Amino acid sequence: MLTIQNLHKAYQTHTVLDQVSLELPQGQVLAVLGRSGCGKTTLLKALAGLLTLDAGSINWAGESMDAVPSREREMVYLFQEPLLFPHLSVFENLAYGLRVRKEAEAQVQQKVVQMLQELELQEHAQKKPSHLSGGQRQRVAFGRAIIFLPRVLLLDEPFASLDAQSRASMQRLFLRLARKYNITALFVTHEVKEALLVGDRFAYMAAGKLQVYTSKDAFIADPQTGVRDELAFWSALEQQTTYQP
Ligand SMILES: Nc1ncnc2c1ncn2[C@@H]1O[C@H](COP(=O)(O)OP(=O)(O)OP(=O)(O)O)[C@@H](O)[C@H]1O
Repeated sequence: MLTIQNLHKAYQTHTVLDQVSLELPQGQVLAVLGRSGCGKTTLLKALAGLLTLDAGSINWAGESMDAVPSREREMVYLFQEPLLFPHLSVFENLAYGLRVRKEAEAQVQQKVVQMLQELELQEHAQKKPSHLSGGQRQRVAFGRAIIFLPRVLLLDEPFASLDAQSRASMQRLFLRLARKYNITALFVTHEVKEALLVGDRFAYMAAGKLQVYTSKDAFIADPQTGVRDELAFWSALEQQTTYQP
């Protein structure tokens, strides 16, 4: 269980995280919907240990993460733009985290080959990142983040730069692998449909405050999320465009 209590962060007089609390059971995905500038990235970076908080605590399985440095925290932040090692092949990018952890070579080989299959990137294993498409690069970054089974995966608009088709295929891939590897994740998105698709639980962030809902229905029903309006819009559009002979 990930337990976050009363996180607070301000830049001068500007409060960016305002008493943020949540509990997320292991293996669940929390979809966090919010507009630009509401503090979503700050929340994820705080969890990853990439910035210092003014107050609050972060616990994993009852253990405090507050004094644990970022590289030992195993709460991995996945950037919107995939950050890969440009001089390493896809295979070596995937193997990197396992090699740092000094896993036996046979295990590294076996895990990377399996991950290449999961990502459908077998034929690209020896390519450098610059020879991949944006969607393929994002898949490598995703695979590299989950291959060593981090405690929590922190996804910051991970598919925002992809075209609609690649985005849909990444969403399906994320859902399949999240279930298979029992991934605990915070998935931040601007997109209502994406939030509904990937989340087991739902939250809405505005002006540094995080509202966590007790159910999907409660998330949809809250007018501030804009979910109901957007669903109504798509439904109206569908009715308008339905072909009637
Ligand atoms: N280092 C910093 N110094 C001062 N203000 C900052 C700093 N980092 C972020 N902010 C401010 O904090 C607020 C929240 O930023 P954050 O990056 O968390 O937003 P966000 O919700 O992720 O937005 P977006 O969706 O546009 O990425 C913004 O108003 C931003 O300008």
